Amino acid sequence: MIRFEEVSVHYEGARAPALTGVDLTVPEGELALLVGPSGVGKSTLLGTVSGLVPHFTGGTLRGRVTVDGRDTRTHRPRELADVVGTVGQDPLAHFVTDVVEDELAYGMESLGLPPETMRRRVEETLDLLGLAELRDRPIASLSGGQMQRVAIGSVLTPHPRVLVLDEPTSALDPAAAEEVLAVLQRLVHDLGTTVLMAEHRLERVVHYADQLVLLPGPGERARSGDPAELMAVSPVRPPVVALGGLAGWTPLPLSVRDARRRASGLREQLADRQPETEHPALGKELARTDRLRVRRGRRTVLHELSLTVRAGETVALMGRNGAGKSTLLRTLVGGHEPAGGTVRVGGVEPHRTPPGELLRHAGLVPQEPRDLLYADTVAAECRAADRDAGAEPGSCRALTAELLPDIADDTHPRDLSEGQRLALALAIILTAAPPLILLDEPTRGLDYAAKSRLVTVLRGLAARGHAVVLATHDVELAAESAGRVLIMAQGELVADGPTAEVVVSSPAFAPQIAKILAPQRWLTMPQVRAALADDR
Ligand SMILES: Nc1ncnc2c1ncn2[C@@H]1O[C@H](COP(=O)(O)OP(=O)(O)OP(=O)(O)O)[C@@H](O)[C@H]1O
Ligand SMILES: Nc1ncnc2c1ncn2[C@@H]1O[C@H](COP(=O)(O)OP(=O)(O)OP(=O)(O)O)[C@@H](O)[C@H]1O
Repeated sequence: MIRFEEVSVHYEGARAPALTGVDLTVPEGELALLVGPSGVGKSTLLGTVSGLVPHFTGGTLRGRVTVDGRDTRTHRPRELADVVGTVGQDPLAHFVTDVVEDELAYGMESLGLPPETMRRRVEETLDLLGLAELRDRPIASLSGGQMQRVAIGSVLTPHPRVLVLDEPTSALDPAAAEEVLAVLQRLVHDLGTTVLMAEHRLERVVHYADQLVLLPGPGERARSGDPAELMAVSPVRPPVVALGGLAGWTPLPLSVRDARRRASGLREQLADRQPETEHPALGKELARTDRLRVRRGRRTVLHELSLTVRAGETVALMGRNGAGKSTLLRTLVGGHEPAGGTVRVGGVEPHRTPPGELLRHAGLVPQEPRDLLYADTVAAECRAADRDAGAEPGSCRALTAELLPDIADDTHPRDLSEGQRLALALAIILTAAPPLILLDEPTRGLDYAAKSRLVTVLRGLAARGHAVVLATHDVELAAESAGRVLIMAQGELVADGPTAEVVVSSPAFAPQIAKILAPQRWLTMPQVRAALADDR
């Protein structure tokens, strides 16, 4: 259904091609999963299927990509729209209408489907993606995850024969991600839809894949094949695969269920050990809300929320899409005025404090990192960040490179890959290093290695007396980085406690290692690795 013949892409002005020597086939009715490190060219490869590369991005495409026999270089994206549905990494870039329901119908309208069919499919999709309550809402008023659901829904309604999805679950809560993947699998199995999908959170998707396409590193040839076999050589691996590798299981397990069946020996080996948990010494109070109430539009989205964050702690803020996580973080940096109750950050009221002064107390990396970037090049962005923070020249650049190597100085931030752009935004706030560091979903586009380097940087900051609050759906990141987890539901706090206590008991928020080794209380690969190393 999709065929690549010796495909390479070279963006204008770039030193090296973004993609080289891709030669592979995705047969009809298969789900192919595209994996590889941040910035390796996954979005570029997907773009060649929908025709966005090179028609909209510029650059030179060599070789040939065909979808259902149509050459994507001679067919413009519009001429492929009846076959290919695409969701990119940025849902905002995708929307053509203003209201949820209209957006779901738009693709079908442009293909001229009969009104009854359109009506039925809109209703189906609203239910399938949990959007029924939001049908009349302006898209601009949705949370990040709600937007991502609308973007996915709008490509499903025309029933395209090929779906091209770039990190489609990056903003979804764990339950929503499972639901979306189950829907995709049903399309593949029942309708013979062909899916090509890039994703970093392999723990969510790898067990759904019929075929894995691996881009191992910049300039290296793509490989494709059986998921378990390719995982053995892949530089990116979910915890379940990493655990299987450590324990020497073959074939490697891809799902928690596979791994649980094999884990009894490992459980015995670990039985008389305890995970090492750090108990950071907590310092002074850096932020406090007291019965905080925040309204957006006509809705109250935070209710009577009381919370204290102290120096030295790392807190993960979790909860369903639309629970109010981003609203809480933005309120802490003065983005929303409370409708009731109080909020204090470093002793000041954020909404009454000028931004420059507030940055001495708290800084936020927003869910859309682009909102933080203004300059024309990575280098200029970093120089400005050093200057604003009064930091040693070169600090921001060094931090960027520490999170993700191989980012070119002269690239325009707009042209960075998703993970590269996030690394830059993180580096800017981490350079300023205010006492309270707030990160909203800080892993989109980041590979496992980059995430674990981020965790190391955050640990260092917490040890030096900063506090970190991260809103995230990434249960693996929460388990690795946070000592305390807060769970929000409908604008209220419903759980607050040490990470192990809060997440282990929850089917939605437990990381893979916890599920595999339960009832033992291991959470992460580093913990298990350390315990086994002690044995030797
Ligand atoms: N329009 C463009 N012009 C110049 N360079 C670009 C452009 N788009 C992407 N690049 C570069 O091409 C490389 C591959 O980017 P791409 O977005 O395909 O990576 P990716 O594997 O999807 O990354 P991520 O996992 O972070 O989403 C990156 O180094 C990026 O900076
Ligand atoms: N202008 C508005 N009018 C009405 N409702 C709004 C408006 N802006 C946001 N909301 C709603 O407020 C709720 C909280 O949104 P918020 O972005 O804080 O959620 P979140 O927990 O960060 O979600 P996600 O996990 O999807 O990012 C959502 O239900 C959202 O639809």
